Amino acid sequence: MKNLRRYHNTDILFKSLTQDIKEKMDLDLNSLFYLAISGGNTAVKMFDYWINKNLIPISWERIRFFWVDERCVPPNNSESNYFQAKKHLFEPLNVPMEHIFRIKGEKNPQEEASEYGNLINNLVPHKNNKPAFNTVILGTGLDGHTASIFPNNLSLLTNNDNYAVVQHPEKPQMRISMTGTLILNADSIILPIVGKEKKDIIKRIISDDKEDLYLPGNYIYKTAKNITLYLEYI
Ligand SMILES: O=C1O[C@H](COP(=O)(O)O)[C@@H](O)[C@H](O)[C@H]1O
Repeated sequence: MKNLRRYHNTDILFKSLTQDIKEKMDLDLNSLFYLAISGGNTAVKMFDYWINKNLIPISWERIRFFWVDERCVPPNNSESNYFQAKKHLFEPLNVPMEHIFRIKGEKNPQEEASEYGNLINNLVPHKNNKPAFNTVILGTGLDGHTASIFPNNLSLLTNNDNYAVVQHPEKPQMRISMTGTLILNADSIILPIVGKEKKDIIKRIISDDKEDLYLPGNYIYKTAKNITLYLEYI
């Protein structure tokens, strides 16, 4: 199912997203919940909401945390998606290290993309002969990138590997990103888009204009069978 939900306030948006995650977790109370998280400002806002404002009871101990993408920097670098999650979510919640499966941004990117893809193959339950996360939480940048799939690197959308290496289009920074193929195999995809500055990109992500169909966020939205967009400022 494709859902578009609109909110006037970030807290209400995150409350609704959290309630949806809880409902998905409640579908099978006896199994682990395989969750892939993103980085960036939206993820940090969501973590801060969970720590400081959330009242919905989430069984954090059932969640196994993985990443949608990582910047190729050491884990103590403020650019690291793992570092931000550790600071804003795992430390406050006391999440055991055994529940956290980070992408090692300090390692050789090609080797790590392949090793992390293998790790996911071994740990995450399969559907369609591929790992299928219970939920993948994406983000999107002002340029319409999602995960670390940028508009100049569309081959990552259909790449059959689980993870691939990509260079940021404007910086020398390398990234490791989940491919579109793995994202689309998830049971559910969640995409929160918050902040006034994202107003225009929201329109392009849901638009049917030919030129927007080549935006990674638009492709994922149009191709996914089970995706919910949580939108502010539309
Ligand atoms: O670089 C990244 O950007 C996107 C969007 O981040 P935001 O700061 O605009 O919320 C994020 O989803 C991705 O994980 C991250 O590496």
